Amino acid sequence: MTEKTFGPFELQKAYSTEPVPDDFVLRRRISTAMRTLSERVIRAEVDQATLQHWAEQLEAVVATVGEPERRDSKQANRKLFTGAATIEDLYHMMDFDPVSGGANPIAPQVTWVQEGQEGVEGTLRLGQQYQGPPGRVHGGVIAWILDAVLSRALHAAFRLGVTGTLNIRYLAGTPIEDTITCRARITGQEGRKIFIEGSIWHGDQQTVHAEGVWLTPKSLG
Ligand SMILES: CCCCCCCCCCCC(=O)SCCNC(=O)CCNC(=O)[C@H](O)C(C)(C)COP(=O)(O)OP(=O)(O)OC[C@H]1O[C@@H](n2cnc3c(N)ncnc32)[C@H](O)[C@@H]1OP(=O)(O)O
Repeated sequence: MTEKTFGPFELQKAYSTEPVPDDFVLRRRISTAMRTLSERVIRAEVDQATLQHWAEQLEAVVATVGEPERRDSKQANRKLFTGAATIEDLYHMMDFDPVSGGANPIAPQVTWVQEGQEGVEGTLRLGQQYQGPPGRVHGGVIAWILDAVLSRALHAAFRLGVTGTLNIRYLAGTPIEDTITCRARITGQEGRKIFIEGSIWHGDQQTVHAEGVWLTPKSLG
């Protein structure tokens, strides 16, 4: 049987509906364990001997992994634009995303509840490792997440671009260790410039407002 292949407009649907490739099932398990560990180790109140034991165990895992060869992600990108990307290629493009990729251990994991031309909405929970002021998410982490959420609104509308400018207004503290909601939508376009706005909410309270300009590459605009 010939392997199914995908182009740019099938990317998001295939990524959310096709079975997860076997190696990504394992990569996701590794990433989940690493994320859980990061959260639990921060501020853990344990004695010196326990810390020594953990340090040695983790150093042994790092030594086992070594410095493996890495796949060139540009190749998967090129295949996508000719409609020749396999599901494995799509996972290599999407699953290492630093904000919502399941196979990236530093990605906080946004659960997308809505994605379409009219905008996107996702939920997430940020642990201790993302704390800035006590009990609140670090402002830089908020900027990082909103950059990804506003970019997602661009992709959900089948457009491509890079962040040119991102302005953020912090309206109230955003809590760690609780569910928060992020939203974004395209508000306008002038030539290659696409205007996008977004927000973060804790329940009914808006804690952050963001607006920015994304630039479609000259080659596509
Ligand atoms: C498929 C799935 C894969 C999956 C891939 C997943 C990707 C996720 C991406 C997440 C988002 C990112 O992190 S993106 C990474 C962070 N961003 C970057 O690295 C971008 C770095 N900056 C650049 O490359 C460049 O400066 C650009 C592309 C932004 C602009 O360069 P340019 O295209 O040459 O722009 P230029 O011709 O001078 O100007 C065109 C018009 O835009 C305006 N303009 C120019 N720069 C800016 C700017 N920074 N902010 C606002 N507006 C600007 C000008 O005033 C002008 O307006 P007028 O006179 O026409 O009115």
